[in-house]
Order: sequence, then structure tokens, then C-alpha cells
Amino acid sequence: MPRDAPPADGPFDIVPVDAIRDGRATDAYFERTRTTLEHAGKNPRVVAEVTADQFPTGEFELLGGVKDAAHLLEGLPIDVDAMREGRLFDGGPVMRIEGDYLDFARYETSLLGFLSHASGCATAALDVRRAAPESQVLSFGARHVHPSIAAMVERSALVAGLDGISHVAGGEVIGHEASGTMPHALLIAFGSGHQEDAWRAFDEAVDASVPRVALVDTYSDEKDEALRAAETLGERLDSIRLDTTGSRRGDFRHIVQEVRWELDLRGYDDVGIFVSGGLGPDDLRELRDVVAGFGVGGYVSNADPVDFALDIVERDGEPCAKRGKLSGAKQVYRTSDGAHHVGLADRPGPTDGEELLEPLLRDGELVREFDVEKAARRSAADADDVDF
Ligand SMILES: O=P(O)(O)OC[C@H]1O[C@H](OP(=O)(O)OP(=O)(O)O)[C@H](O)[C@@H]1O
Repeated sequence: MPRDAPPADGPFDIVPVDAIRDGRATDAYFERTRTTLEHAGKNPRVVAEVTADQFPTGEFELLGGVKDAAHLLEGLPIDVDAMREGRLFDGGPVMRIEGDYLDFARYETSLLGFLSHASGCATAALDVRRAAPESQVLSFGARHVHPSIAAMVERSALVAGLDGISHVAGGEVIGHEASGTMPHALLIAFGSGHQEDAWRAFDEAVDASVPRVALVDTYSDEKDEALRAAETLGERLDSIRLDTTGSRRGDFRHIVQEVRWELDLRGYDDVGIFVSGGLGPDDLRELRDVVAGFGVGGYVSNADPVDFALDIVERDGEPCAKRGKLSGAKQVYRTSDGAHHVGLADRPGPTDGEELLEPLLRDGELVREFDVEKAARRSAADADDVDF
């Protein structure tokens, strides 16, 4: 262990924030690179770019992680241009860094991690959003991932336009209050046959601002429990939630329609139906006309990271690149038809092209603000005129 590394004395296997900030959250070969370049007296001025695909593919993904990436690089003597959080990308750089290589080399690992993981979750969340544009969709997936990344998952869900999140501390980090009502554990704590007591106690105990959403699949048939919940809470019941386990699901759409029928027949037309449990975009398309909303977890939280890489494309003013990558500092343009174009930054772009790489840091100073809601509006606008 290097002498300057602090002892591993924390209770959890979580890389500390300080290690990310000071560049120790890095792959060891960057430390060897620094040692070697310093030994050789080399520290070239470079332009480096973060890119997934070299050329536009027409397969759009949603950019996340920009805020964390900006704070990672803040204070370094470098200039950074980047696409905004919540913009679509499909090829060419999403970020461009100019500076002396050793000033930022050790940050590559964390930089790519921030951008790759958040963009993967945001892209999956956008798939979900587009599958049910009119429905309420909540992010339920924090349970599947390490708690240290819950805020990233929830922010990515919101950037893609999902309507709410479930993770309390994650919400505190990103400034968005978590929502949620009851797990099966609450019903089980009251015992089989006593679901009414659980729903009633929830209604008595929980703040009036929280919607009354009764979970209705714990011990008996969904239709039976839905009607019992409606009779127990009457007009106080806002919604029911069906989280029917996979082994009992059969035709889930039919179950939902049957419950809807029986509620309507008895005058409970205003009671909404929420569904959850292992849902993805295809399920949302299949159910969106018969439910009010969805809880989606693993599809978003377990998304594959985007395969970003950081590559040097200019060294001491001369274009350069490793095999398979494109030399030269680039700009990415979005034209009015929603298509993206990659060109050299010092050449004219398409006449109606909007430049997507915008200033993020100037000599280490942050020149941009971050706002989740604005990012969500950006992703909705970008996605509007693109065929996925
Ligand atoms: O399947 P996902 O899309 O990842 O969604 C996350 C979870 O949310 C629901 O759990 P619920 O709130 O009912 O929890 P409980 O079964 O622990 O009570 C559902 O059972 C999923 O396991």
C-alpha cells in the first residue's frame, strides 16, 4: 500500500469522497504513468475526449453524470466542454478536456465511471418514460444496488422524466423528496386476515399529504383485497397497488382489468391502479391503458453502463489518436431534424446545427449550473423529435 493511502478503517467498503476528489479513486496504471512521465520530464498539452461511438449511430442514449463529472474536475487548471445533462447523444464526444495531461490523467477512472453508470441508468429510464408517456412512473430500484449509488440511480430516473423516486437519502442528496406507501412487510406484521387493520392503521398514522395507496396482493386474491381496501378506506383510498408475484401472475393485464371492473361496478371509479414488480418497457406498453401508474425498479437501476472511453485526440497542438479512434478536437451538432453530426471543432458545422459541446469548466472554474428539472425538460424536448 502506498505510504500516503489512509488505513481502510471505515465500516463499509465504500471509496471515500476524499479519495475521489484527490484522484486516488483511479486505476493503478495512471499512477505508474505519472511516475514515468515525470521521470521522463514529459507532460504534453493535450485535448482528450469522452466518447462511446465514434460516428453517429442513430441509436440515441441519454447523458447523465455531468454534475458529478464537473465537480470531479473542478479546480484543475483545465478547460472542459460537455453536453448538458439530459441531452441525447449517439456518437462523437460528449465531453472534451484541454490541459496538461498530468493535471487530469488520474481522474479518468472516476470520470468515466460517473458518466458511464449514470448515462446507462438514464437511458434505461428514458426507455421506460417513452413506453408510458402519460402514466405516473416511479423509480423503485434502489434496493437492487449498492446504497452508495442510490442518489445516482434516482437522479438518472428523474433526468429521464420519471415522476418520483423511492430512496429517502438519495432524494436528500439530489433535493427531491422520496415517495412511497407500504411494503408487504406491513401487511404481514398485522397477520393474515387482518389486512383491513393494516390499511386502517396506515391511514390513521401516516401524514395526510401521503397518498393512500393500499397494497392488495399479500395474502389473497387481488380482486378480493382491492374491494376490501376500498370498503375499509372508502373515499380516503387514492389507489391500490398490485405487485402480484411472478409465479401467480398468469395474464397480468386480465387481472388488472378484472379488478378495475369490480371496483367500477361498486362505485370506486376514482381509485387508481398501480402495478409493480419486474416491469420493463414492454410491460408498460402492454398495461398503460388500464393502469394509472407503475413502479419500475431493476430495469433502471440494473442498466448496463454506457461504454465510454477517454482518448487523447490532440498532443501539443497536433491531431493524434490510437487505432480505431478519430484524431482532432471535435464538436457535435444537432440539426433541426434531430440528427447528430460530428465535425472538427475548428471547421464550420452544419448551417442549422446546434453545438452540443458547451463550456463546463474554464481554467477549473465551473461555468454551468445543474438542475434536475431542467435536465428532464431537456431530455423530453430532445426525445420528442427523434425516432428511437
Ligand atoms: O421488480 P422491480 O421492478 O425491480 O421493482 C422493485 C420492487 O418493488 C416491488 O416491491 P414491494 O414494494 O412490493 O416490496 P416488498 O415485496 O418488499 O414488499 C416489487 O416487488 C419489486 O421487487
